[in-house]
Amino acid sequence: MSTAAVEVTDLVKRYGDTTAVAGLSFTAPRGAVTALLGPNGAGKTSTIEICEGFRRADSGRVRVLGLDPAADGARLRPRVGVMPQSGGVPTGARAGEWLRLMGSFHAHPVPASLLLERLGLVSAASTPFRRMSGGQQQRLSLAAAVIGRPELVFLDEPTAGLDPQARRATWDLVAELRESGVGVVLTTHHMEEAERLADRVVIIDHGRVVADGSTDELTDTRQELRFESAAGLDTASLLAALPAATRVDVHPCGPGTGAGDRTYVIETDAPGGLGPEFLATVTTWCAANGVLPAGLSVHRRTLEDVFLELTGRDIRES
Ligand SMILES: Nc1ncnc2c1ncn2[C@@H]1O[C@H](COP(=O)(O)OP(=O)(O)OP(=O)(O)O)[C@@H](O)[C@H]1O
Repeated sequence: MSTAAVEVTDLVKRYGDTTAVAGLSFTAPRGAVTALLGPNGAGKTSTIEICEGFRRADSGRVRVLGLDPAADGARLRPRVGVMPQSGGVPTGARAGEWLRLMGSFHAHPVPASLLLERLGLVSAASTPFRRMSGGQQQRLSLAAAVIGRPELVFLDEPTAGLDPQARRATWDLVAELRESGVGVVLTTHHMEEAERLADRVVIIDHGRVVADGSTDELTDTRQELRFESAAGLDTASLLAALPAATRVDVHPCGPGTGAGDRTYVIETDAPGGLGPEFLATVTTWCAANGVLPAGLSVHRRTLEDVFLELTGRDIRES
């Protein structure tokens, strides 16, 4: 028996002239949370829908719990829960009825009443899907995905549009699924969510995997030094003061700090790395150049830093 919950190898999916998935490979383990991250249009939903058996691949190999979702749908359906991005619930369906119906397709469903309570849907139990708030619709779709006690769940942007309370309830549920040995494959645009939940992160761009590993592996142990200041600092002179193999990146920073409108990010591969001497060189250079390095800090890169580095800062039009 394959140990992976999902194995995708060289997957290709085209829509007319658009190649949405361009030779994508990744593995999602059982009993773990795998997060697929990527900018809009990267190919996440296409990939997940092929794994769910909702779409056909043009080429490549997909195995879900060791089976081919294109051919073994009937065997997979009782074992796999799906929360589609579109909700997947008929507009007239009422929450309670819908969950009971979904539960009736499974041998040992979670009681619908328990899920309604757990996900804050008791007061909406008799409301038709189209009249529910966006957050209620999301939660009902999540409840329907897990009611059959699946071995594996696919959650496509499970917390998009949820308020902080509902997001936390969703995170708790995902953590519990994982604790009980369920494999979870989710997509998200929230890096904090991926950092918090995922054992494994797969970053996708233009239909290909550009990074794959645990959050720790992706953010590695490399640190960076940041400070805020006005635009136009002489970074060439700063670099000249620092050891070779050092880089300075300059990004616009958020409003309201009063410190200037640029964040300066310094990384180094020099032996000794970002140690006390390196820091002293930076502050000495700042003093000599009349620069107050506001918010000067040494910190580890976040998943968002890595994500933006790999996928760029430009807005995607798709
Ligand atoms: N049914 C379709 N017909 C034509 N093009 C499609 C179809 N579905 C997706 N695409 C295109 O395929 C590409 C990948 O889309 P996909 O939805 O898989 O990306 P995504 O990473 O899930 O994006 P998002 O984060 O915005 O949900 C996009 O360019 C999209 O416009």
